[in-house]
Amino acid sequence: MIAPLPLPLRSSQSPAHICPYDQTCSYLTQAAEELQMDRGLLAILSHPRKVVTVTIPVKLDNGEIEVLTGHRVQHCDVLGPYKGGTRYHPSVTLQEVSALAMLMTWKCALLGIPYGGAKGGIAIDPNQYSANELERITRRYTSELIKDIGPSVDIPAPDIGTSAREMAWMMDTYSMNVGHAVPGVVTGKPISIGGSKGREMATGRGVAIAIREALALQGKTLEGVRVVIQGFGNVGGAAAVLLHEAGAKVLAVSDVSGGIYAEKGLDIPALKVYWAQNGRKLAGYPEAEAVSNAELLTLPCDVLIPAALEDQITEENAHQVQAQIVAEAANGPVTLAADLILSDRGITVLPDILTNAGGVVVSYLEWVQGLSYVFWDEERVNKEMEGLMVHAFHRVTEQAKMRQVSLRVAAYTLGVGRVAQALSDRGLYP
Ligand SMILES: NC(=O)C1=CN([C@@H]2O[C@H](COP(=O)(O)OP(=O)(O)OC[C@H]3O[C@@H](n4cnc5c(N)ncnc54)[C@H](OP(=O)(O)O)[C@@H]3O)[C@@H](O)[C@H]2O)C=CC1
Ligand SMILES: O=C(O)CCC(=O)C(=O)O
Repeated sequence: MIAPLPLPLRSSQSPAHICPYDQTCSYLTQAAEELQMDRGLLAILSHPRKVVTVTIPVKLDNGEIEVLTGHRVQHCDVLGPYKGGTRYHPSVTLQEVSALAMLMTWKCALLGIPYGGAKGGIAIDPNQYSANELERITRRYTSELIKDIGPSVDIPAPDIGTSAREMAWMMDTYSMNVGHAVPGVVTGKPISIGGSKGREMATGRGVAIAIREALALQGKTLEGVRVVIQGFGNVGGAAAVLLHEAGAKVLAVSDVSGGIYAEKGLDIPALKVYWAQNGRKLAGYPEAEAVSNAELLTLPCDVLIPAALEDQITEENAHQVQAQIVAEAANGPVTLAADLILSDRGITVLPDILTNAGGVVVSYLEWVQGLSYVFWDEERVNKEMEGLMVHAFHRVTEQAKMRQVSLRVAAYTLGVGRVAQALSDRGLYP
């Protein structure tokens, strides 16, 4: 099911078509080499600690029964409770969820927040189900995981295809099962039940901060910078709004059906209104021309932001990317092969575990507020998140310089190094 310890991949080998889990393990192996880590320790970190697969029988609105499969993979809890999103998307597999769980471990460690890494998911297209069906699916999935989640065990959050609504159902189901309200079992929940101000925009805000810091290193600001964004959901939509507000020119955005492009820049506030009134779809927006998702990735721009799925920039299209910076707002949008091509072409890749960490940072702040029963205003939440993001960004760039490695390997080295140190200090490994 999960591959054993992977071989380190080198640019001389063909890393095409390598699965997401092996891809993540490959970066782990590179970090382990940088850290001269013991092979036994690497073997421990290459495997998830716990893999849970559950069967979710659901009665559909038409009375038929459908049986779904859900997963929750807990990679490592050495630094604290497992933490990570819950994805509803047809592409969900155990292997994908395992890769995403491992990414969460390095992301939390890199940002210095006291969590381990986990991820969950169900292979469904949520658009094909009614809200009532989704509620039944979410509640059954949560009930099946009842012994594996909890505010000091494993804390789910939104990811692709889920939002505050699903988190509220999860929180309610967990609370009913244990007999009292437990808001801390999930983050990204509605503010009315203990959610944090700023969480909805947090991942996009963090993406904008990472890009701003990267531009600053080149002596530039966001003013007038040409941006292209794949995905207009929780992350891509928020990044578009915030980058537009900061003076960047958002040339193109997309959803699953394709993209829209305006050379002079899109009026993002007007587009947001259109999108909301158009069933949360971009198609047909009058002030722009249609482009495919494939075309969008190769448009001329300064910053390309893949904010949808993994494996979007591959060895097939990496040569055509026309940006100076690729900011990975999604998890794993650039394949291993593409990463090498972009690097050879001198394109800066801001790695996912740094770039999209604003979401989990504000999830952590939400959890802290909930545990202390004190809730902050949005300004404070944003300021705390920005502080952690900027600090992590500069640690990564300094590490890259010191070790003469890519920003990704530097980020992994910092995250993996922190987990390895904790493992060793806890005596879990001699
Ligand atoms: N939510 C969060 O806080 C965090 C999310 N992430 C990562 O960010 C990425 C996006 O997540 P999020 O914004 O929450 O998810 P959403 O479900 O809110 O949005 C996903 C967006 O991607 C679009 N999309 C889906 N499939 C495709 C496709 N094949 N090609 C192009 N676009 C597509 C969707 O279009 P449509 O609406 O038409 O389906 C939608 O616009 C994921 O990789 C996630 O893991 C990372 C950190 C935190
Ligand atoms: O907010 C969280 O806890 C998790 C966010 C997430 O799933 C991610 O960063 O990929």
